[in-house]
Amino acid sequence: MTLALENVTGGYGNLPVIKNLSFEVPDGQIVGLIGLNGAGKSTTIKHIIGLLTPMQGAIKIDGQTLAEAPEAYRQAIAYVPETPVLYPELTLKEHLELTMMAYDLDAKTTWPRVNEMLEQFRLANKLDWFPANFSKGMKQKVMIVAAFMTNARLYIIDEPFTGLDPLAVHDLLDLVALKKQAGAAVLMSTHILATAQQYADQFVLLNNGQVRATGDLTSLQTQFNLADADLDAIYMAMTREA
Ligand SMILES: Nc1ncnc2c1ncn2[C@@H]1O[C@H](COP(=O)(O)OP(=O)(O)OP(=O)(O)O)[C@@H](O)[C@H]1O
Repeated sequence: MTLALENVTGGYGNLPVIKNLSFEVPDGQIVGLIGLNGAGKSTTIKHIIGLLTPMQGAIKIDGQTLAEAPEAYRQAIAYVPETPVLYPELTLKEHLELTMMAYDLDAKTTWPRVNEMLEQFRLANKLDWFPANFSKGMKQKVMIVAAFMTNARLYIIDEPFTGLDPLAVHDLLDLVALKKQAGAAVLMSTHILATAQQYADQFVLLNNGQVRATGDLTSLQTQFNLADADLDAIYMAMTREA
């Protein structure tokens, strides 16, 4: 089991935003984290990557929390944030070298893989440019290349489809599929339900900071008593509940 959330309550200051969350992201599976604006998707991700500490409950990767095994926990995760985080004074090449250092990657064997991805995302001729000045989609691509060069066991991608052009979405989904085939776990938060339905093996539906339902599409159809419904119809049904 790669990632497990066990009764996690957390938020900012003393105010709980996510309440008693439990779900798992197994090896070799893509899990879609689905919810309305403000449902708590980004807050959940911030707890998983260790930017926030749970008030209650535990988050474990391979059975260990961040506090129990900080280095192993951090190295297991590659994260693509919703808003790209880039250093204004570093070139694209320097950003990629920094990631290699952070993940203890061997530069000689990693660069060929990185160059392939840079070609794919049409960034290969921009190694000496400063990504802080790139367009939003190009910045996102830098974060994707940095995340997918690693040998992480768990990929966390926050709203991957909103700033990317259709070609880049396609390329990203290809990368995700390769990591999944190699046995990695993937957690993807998104509003693009048709794509989520097509690619995710399981879903976690968040509503007001709580898990409303988890499972594959068939299981959600049963839980919402909506035979043959697509994810969009199930999502709409959830929004009408509260
Ligand atoms: N830094 C913060 N300080 C205090 N409250 C915050 C902070 N960030 C988010 N929140 C609150 O936490 C709740 C959940 O927000 P979160 O960003 O996790 O939602 P989300 O599901 O990712 O939404 P979206 O789809 O809009 O990105 C919201 O009520 C929001 O106001």
